[in-house]
Amino acid sequence: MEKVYIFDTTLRDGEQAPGFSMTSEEKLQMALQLARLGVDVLEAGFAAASKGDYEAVKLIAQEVKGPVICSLARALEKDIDLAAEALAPAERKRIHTFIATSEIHMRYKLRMSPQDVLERAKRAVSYARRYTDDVEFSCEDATRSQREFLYRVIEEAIKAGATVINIPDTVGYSVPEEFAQLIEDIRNNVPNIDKVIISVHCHDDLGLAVANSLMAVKHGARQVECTINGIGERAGNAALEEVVMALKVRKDFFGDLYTSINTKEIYKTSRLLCRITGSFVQPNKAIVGDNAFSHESGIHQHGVLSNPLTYEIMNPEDVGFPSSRIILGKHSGRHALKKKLQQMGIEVSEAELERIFEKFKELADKKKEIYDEDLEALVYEEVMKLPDDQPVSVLHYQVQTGDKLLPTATVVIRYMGQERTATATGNGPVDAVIKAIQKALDLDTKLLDFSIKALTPNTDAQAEARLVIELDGVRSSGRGVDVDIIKASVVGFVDAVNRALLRKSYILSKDRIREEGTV
Ligand SMILES: CC(=O)SCCNC(=O)CCNC(=O)[C@H](O)C(C)(C)COP(=O)(O)OP(=O)(O)OC[C@H]1O[C@@H](n2cnc3c(N)ncnc32)[C@H](O)[C@@H]1OP(=O)(O)O
Ligand SMILES: CC(C)C(=O)C(=O)O
Repeated sequence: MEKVYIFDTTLRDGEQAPGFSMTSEEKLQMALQLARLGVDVLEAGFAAASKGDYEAVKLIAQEVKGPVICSLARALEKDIDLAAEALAPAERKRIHTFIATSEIHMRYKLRMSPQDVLERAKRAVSYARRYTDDVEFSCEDATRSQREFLYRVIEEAIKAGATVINIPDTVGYSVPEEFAQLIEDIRNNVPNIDKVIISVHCHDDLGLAVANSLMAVKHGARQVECTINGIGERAGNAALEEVVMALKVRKDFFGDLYTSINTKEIYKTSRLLCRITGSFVQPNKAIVGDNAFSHESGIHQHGVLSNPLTYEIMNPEDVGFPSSRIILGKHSGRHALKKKLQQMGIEVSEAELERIFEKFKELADKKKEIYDEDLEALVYEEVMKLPDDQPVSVLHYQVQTGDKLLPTATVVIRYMGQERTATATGNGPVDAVIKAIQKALDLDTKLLDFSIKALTPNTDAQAEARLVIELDGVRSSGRGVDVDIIKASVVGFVDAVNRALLRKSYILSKDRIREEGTV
């Protein structure tokens, strides 16, 4: 049996996608779950990118036990110093340094000659080795690099002390057969390549990230860099859940390879990321999408009832997908609620359960049946909400609308401890109320995306509003849920604004928010 190491980069490359940035606390929450999932290496960030990223890497290095904690660093001593400093508290640490090796990147981006890039790569690796004996080197844009030069850079990086050599398909340009051949060629042409682990890092610009990663594994790569739900720069990275389950389900094809991932934690991890980022996967997403194990058509249903294997190539429970149905309503108690949450992949403390239970009973008095989506919304509100002393809160709002009325909203908000009132009109009641809040805030908030949907198919359903905003160049998403669509929109908008303000100010923990009072 040979192990394939899973290097998770949800918190670094994943976070590079617009709308996916997370606060340090959210990153820590995610990192703790990734450790429970069993990832081998957790790339916690890029310490030199910002004070916030540095602090997040440090916090994760302090708090998260199990995986090797890693930070990315350019091939620059100052980046490597910051990575090492942030990683210092980790039990096991890795510095991941990189430089581009393709002609186009060297000429136009780095403005360096190939010889200079080679020297820089050597220096960066040996410099990083002063801090740790676990150093990964990546040749950015490897798939568009000139072969002989690529071999040479890898050879020198190994001589300088790299222990993992990563081959990124940075722009998602490669196709599976070609990528497999590249791995073969590197194995056959680079001296001492067998002394290091070959890693791959594939992007999904052509929808081939997972296929390329798997073919690389088939041809000798033993580390795969991937992200939960496949998030990442542009079209994203290889989805961890897809890579891991393909290796597990298709042992007949891949041979005796295994990963240390506890697959039963996959669904829970995916949903946690969705709740944190406010960005949900499409229903038909492999492994973790709502429809991944659903059967709608009669012939399929008949087949599955006779034998699930007729239409299911894996057991939903193997990825922690909730399967059995407990119907929750106003007569349900804490045991059923807790069981249901566990089936949905949500672990809560006793204190959190109490808070959710109270809200659940309130909702159950208004609704006949509480669906999974309702519960998920409650958890988001109660467990994942921002600290109480948020920069912005809505104290009161009033909206007038009707078929012969211009929708008009008046809001009273508190911002930085100060009460402000504003009135605005809009194309509809939601437009009016959001405009009134924007006016009262007097900040540069742009609404980039807005959607509202009923969580369940009834007129008493809760409405879920999802918004993406940009505040002074910082993107963030927010979510609000209520039986009243205007309130859901108000809550979602204010949630997005508070998250943007927190990110913008690098406020790192609830304690610091309390110390500083406001942002
Ligand atoms: C393929 C990838 O995913 S790589 C990782 C991408 N992730 C990120 O870029 C997120 C974090 N990045 C950042 O926060 C910023 O880019 C910083 C803080 C790292 C640098 O910011 P700035 O100093 O303002 O530089 P800027 O981003 O504009 O340009 C990048 C600089 O790094 C240089 N550079 C790029 N890659 C490397 C590298 N691997 N090694 C050394 N230098 C590099 C560029 O040539 C450019 O140098 P220049 O400023 O001398 O022209
Ligand atoms: C830094 C490297 C690994 C990267 O993210 C890429 O090339 O996409």
